[in-house]
Amino acid sequence: MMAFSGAKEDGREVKIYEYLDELSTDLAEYISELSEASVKERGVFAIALSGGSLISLIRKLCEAPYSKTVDWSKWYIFWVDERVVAKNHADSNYKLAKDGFLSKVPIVPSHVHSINDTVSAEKAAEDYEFVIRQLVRTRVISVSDVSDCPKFDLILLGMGPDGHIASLFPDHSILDEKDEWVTFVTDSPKPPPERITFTLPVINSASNVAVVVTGSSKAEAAHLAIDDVGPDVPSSPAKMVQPTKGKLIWYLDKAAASKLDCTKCSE
Ligand SMILES: O=C1O[C@H](COP(=O)(O)O)[C@@H](O)[C@H](O)[C@H]1O
Repeated sequence: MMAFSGAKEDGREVKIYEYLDELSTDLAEYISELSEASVKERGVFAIALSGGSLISLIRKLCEAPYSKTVDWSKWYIFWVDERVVAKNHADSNYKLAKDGFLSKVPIVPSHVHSINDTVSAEKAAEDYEFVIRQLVRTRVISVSDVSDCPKFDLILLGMGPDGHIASLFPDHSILDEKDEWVTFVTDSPKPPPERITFTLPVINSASNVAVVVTGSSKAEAAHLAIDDVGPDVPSSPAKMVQPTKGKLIWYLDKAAASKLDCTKCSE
């Protein structure tokens, strides 16, 4: 049973689960419902994945009923962030998703848009933005109503214990990036150092964003990102996830939610 589900005053939803299995089941249901709605409305579903713990948490999508009911042929896959390593490297977010998810469902190989792993981080970011621009032009990816940004149907994020999302780390200058859709870092505090990442304007232009967070090591970062903690606190990239028009849902297990001030949520 879900331990808690509530909405904050600004419309964000926070869902807290006693067991990881329930979280995974609900997450699979949520993703399949969004996929169905998007395919109905636009004929396609453009989803951007993160790496890390998220991939094992979407594992239920590979099982019945979703393995059969989801219209996989309409899915287009992107990465919110990627480490600039070879696709078969243990640190590759592509490899993680391929092994744990993509190889288990019938997604069309040409719909899987991973980065160019043979060039520098700067060039990989530039190339990836170019690919996304082409797909915005053909409306495989929708476009924001309020800017020229791509509007992904769903962006799935994880969060690190330091509050980083995608490869946007606390106090890093790329948190201020307003013009680029995809940018790069060569000094990531979490290895490997070279990465590409969607920028905040792209993340915040999505129709739907889900931040999926588990484990007690992330409890403090979840509290800083979700609760109203005032200005004098450490920088939190996760708190900067504020979709302009889209919907934001936090999926947490009890350990990650253990420091939340849930009295400010209405059930
Ligand atoms: O380095 C990364 O970390 C975050 C968080 O990972 P997690 O294992 O703590 O969930 C992840 O979302 C991101 O995609 C990845 O590149």
